[in-house]
Amino acid sequence: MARHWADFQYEIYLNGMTGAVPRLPTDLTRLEELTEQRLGPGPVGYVAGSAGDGSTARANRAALERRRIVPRMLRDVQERDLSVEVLGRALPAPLALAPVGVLSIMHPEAESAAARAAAAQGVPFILSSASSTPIERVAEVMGDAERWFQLYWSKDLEVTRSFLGRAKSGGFSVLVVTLDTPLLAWRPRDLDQAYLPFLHGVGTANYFTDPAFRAGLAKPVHEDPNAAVMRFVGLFADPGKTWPDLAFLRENWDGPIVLKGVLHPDDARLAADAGMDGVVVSNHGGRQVAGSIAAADALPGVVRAVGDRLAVLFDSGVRTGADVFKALALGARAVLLGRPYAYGLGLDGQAGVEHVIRCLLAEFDLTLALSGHAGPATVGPADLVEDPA
Ligand SMILES: Cc1cc2nc3c(=O)[nH]c(=O)nc-3n(C[C@H](O)[C@H](O)[C@H](O)COP(=O)(O)O)c2cc1C
Ligand SMILES: CCCCCCC(=O)C(=O)O
Repeated sequence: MARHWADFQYEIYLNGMTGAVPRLPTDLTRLEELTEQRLGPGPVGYVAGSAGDGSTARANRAALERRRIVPRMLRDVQERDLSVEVLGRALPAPLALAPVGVLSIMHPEAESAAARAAAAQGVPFILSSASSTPIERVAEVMGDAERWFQLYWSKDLEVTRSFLGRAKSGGFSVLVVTLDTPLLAWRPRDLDQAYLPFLHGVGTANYFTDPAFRAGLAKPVHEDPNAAVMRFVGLFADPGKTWPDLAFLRENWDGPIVLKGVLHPDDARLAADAGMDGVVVSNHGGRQVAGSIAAADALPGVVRAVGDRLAVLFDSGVRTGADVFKALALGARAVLLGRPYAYGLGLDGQAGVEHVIRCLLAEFDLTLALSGHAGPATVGPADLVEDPA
C-alpha cells in the first residue's frame, strides 16, 4: 500500500494529546514572516526578494489563486497513491526541492541538511551549482537517494566540464540547466541593503573547491578571497550562449537534461528539437524578469506545445497542496518547491525542511482525495475553473 501522506495530520493531533504542537506553522505561507522575525534582514531579503517591483512574484501567486478546483464526489478515494514517473524515475510524489544557492545564509548545515531532509522523505533534491557546500559533501549525506544537479552554465568551459564530472561521480543523475539567469536581475530589496551573499563573506564552496575554478586564480582562495569572488561573479553564467550550444551539454552528459526557466512554447519546442528531456516552466520565483508572465499562466501553452515530447515540470509560487494540484491540472508532471523549504531550513534545519515537505504533501494528498482523485494520473484541466473575480 502506498504511503498516505495525509496521515501527518493525525500524527499532529495525536502528539497534541500530550500537549505538543508543531514547532513551525502548518500553513506554509506564514513561514516567510516568521523567518523575517528570526534571521537578519540581509539573508531574508535575499531569499524573499524578487525582481523589480515584485510584480512577477505576486502574479505567480495570483495566477494560482485565480484558478479554483471543482471537487467531484463519490469516487472511492480510500486508497491513494501519489507516486509519479518523471524522466524514467519513480517518485513517491510529484515534488522535488528546487535548486537554491548559498543555503548557508539560512542555516550552518545548509545544503547538507536540506539534502538529508529530502532523502528522508524520498523527494529528489536538486543541488544548485551555487551551493555553499561542495557537490561531494552533499553526495555523502544522501545515501542512495534521488539527486539532481542544477548547472549555471559557466563562461569557462573547463569549470562546466569539471562540474559535470563531479556531479556524475556524486551520483547526480539528472542535469537541470538554468537558462533564465544569464545575468543577475535588478533586485531592489538586495540593492537597498547593498547585500549579495556572494559578495558578503558567503562563498560558494562548490566553486571555491573546484579544481578548474581554482586553476584560474593567481592565489589560493584563502589568500585572496576577493579575487575568488570576482572570478565567480564573472564566470558563473554566460549571456552569450544560444540554442546550438546545447549540443555540448548533450555530448557531455549521458543522463536526462532538463531546461529550467522556459516560459514560451517556442522555446519549449526548441528544447525538444535540441534533444532535451524536459523543461521546468518557471520564472525563477519572480526573481528575474519583473513584469513577466506568471509561471502558471505560461504552463498550459508549454504543455500544449511539448507535453507529448518532454517532461514538463513547474515552479514559481507553489505554497500549498492545492497549488500542487492546480499545477498538475494545468499539465505539469511534477512541481519544484523553492522558498518555503529555505524558510523551513532557516527556522529548524533538517527538521524544518522535513516539516515543509510533509505539510505540503499531506495537504496535497487531502486536496486530491477531497476533490475525488486517488492519484495524480486522473487530475486534469476539467478539475479547474478560472475565478471570474
Ligand atoms: C534564495 C534563492 C536562490 C536561488 N538559487 C537558485 C539557483 O542557484 N539555481 C536555480 O536554478 N534557481 C535558483 N533559485 C530559483 C528556484 O530554483 C526556483 O525557481 C524558485 O525559488 C521557485 O519559486 P518559489 O520560491 O516561489 O517556489 C533560487 C531561488 C531563491 C529564492
Ligand atoms: C552573482 C551570482 C548569482 C547567483 C544567482 C543565484 C540565484 O539563482 C538567485 O539568487 O535567484
